Amino acid sequence: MRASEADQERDRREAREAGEHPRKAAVFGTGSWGTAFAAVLADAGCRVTLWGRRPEVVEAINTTRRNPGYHPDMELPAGVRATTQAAEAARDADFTVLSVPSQTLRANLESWREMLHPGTVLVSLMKGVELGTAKRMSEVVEEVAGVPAERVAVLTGPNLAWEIAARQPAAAVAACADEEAARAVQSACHTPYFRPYTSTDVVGCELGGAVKNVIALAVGIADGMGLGDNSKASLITRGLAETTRLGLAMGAEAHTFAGLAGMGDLVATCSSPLSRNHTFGTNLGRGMTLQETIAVTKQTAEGVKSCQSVLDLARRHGVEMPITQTVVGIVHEGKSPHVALKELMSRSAKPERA
Ligand SMILES: NC(=O)c1ccc[n+]([C@@H]2O[C@H](COP(=O)([O-])OP(=O)(O)OC[C@H]3O[C@@H](n4cnc5c(N)ncnc54)[C@H](O)[C@@H]3O)[C@@H](O)[C@H]2O)c1
Ligand SMILES: O=P(O)(O)OC[C@H](O)CO
Repeated sequence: MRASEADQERDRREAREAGEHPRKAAVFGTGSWGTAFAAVLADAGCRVTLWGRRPEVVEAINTTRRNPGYHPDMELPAGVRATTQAAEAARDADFTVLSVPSQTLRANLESWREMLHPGTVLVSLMKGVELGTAKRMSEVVEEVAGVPAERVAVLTGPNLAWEIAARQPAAAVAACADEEAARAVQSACHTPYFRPYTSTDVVGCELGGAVKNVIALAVGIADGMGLGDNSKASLITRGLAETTRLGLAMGAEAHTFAGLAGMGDLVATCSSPLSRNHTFGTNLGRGMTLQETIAVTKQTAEGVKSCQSVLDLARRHGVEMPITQTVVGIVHEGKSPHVALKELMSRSAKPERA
């Protein structure tokens, strides 16, 4: 047993001996990340109830300990059970973890809000920005659930669900305006393979997660067009520059973008064939139409919709985001990747700065 495992086992034993109950987490969403993160929480010692809308998925999880559609090879720990009943999932939950597609959060949470356990910390795993309102997920949570920012946390970072499900080592950030709540989330999901840090920069952490999906679409498009590593590195670096520019205009801290929620997640997503956003972009770059690409995409690629709300945010804050604008042009305005690339490269020359 490694030192940290031994420490954690000792903490759990001491908690049991002190008569403390294991923490309870409700995870809403039995997709790729909701399922993998439920396993992380259980591995960290939480009792976990997963809410899923599809009875056959819930049934499979409870009877086979597997989620065949998303993680056929991962056996879920005994501490995870599933239900289709939101009230049952939410009951007594110290942590209420939200992992549905960003654009569905508002409607879902409206139907769950009466069931939330008083005092629960709501944790968003989502990496999108709401269309129309341009609100970040934590803002939607505060508004719909009617809870203060001090009880809304965000968990983000370079966390491709399949790698986490295989218990490969990774780090993350648990961010909340209230440092103590961030530490509680950190402790609830800290395992020998999953190492969360804390932050109070919720704005920066959420923007890092949402905008990297847009940049991953751009990098995927470049890959699909057959472009090489110089092009990719340029998109990643200038993508981080425009993310940071937006973040600073919105009150985020610069160092967040150099950390796990910024650079870390950007690099993982832009370089991995496991990334749905990267793959979506690659298909577009290879010449598939938007409709063809949507048809072959079985999971949520948040950047496809959120590129529009990120651009909306950029305009509201008077920030230039040329890569995001290019992605919106290709994905939503029918611009050919070749024309869009030419336009991106022919922008006026300027000094390098964030
Ligand atoms: N998969 C990853 O590697 C990963 C890692 C970190 C963060 N995230 C983020 O987590 C969030 C969830 O992603 P995911 O990978 O689990 O997506 P997914 O597509 O794998 O799963 C989405 C889940 O939501 C359900 N769903 C779809 N529409 C719904 C609706 N209208 N109401 C209720 N449920 C609905 C689906 O049935 C599925 O269970 C996204 O914001 C994503 O950016 C994903
Ligand atoms: O598969 P993607 O593109 O949604 O990316 C997954 C995670 O956000 C990586 O951290």
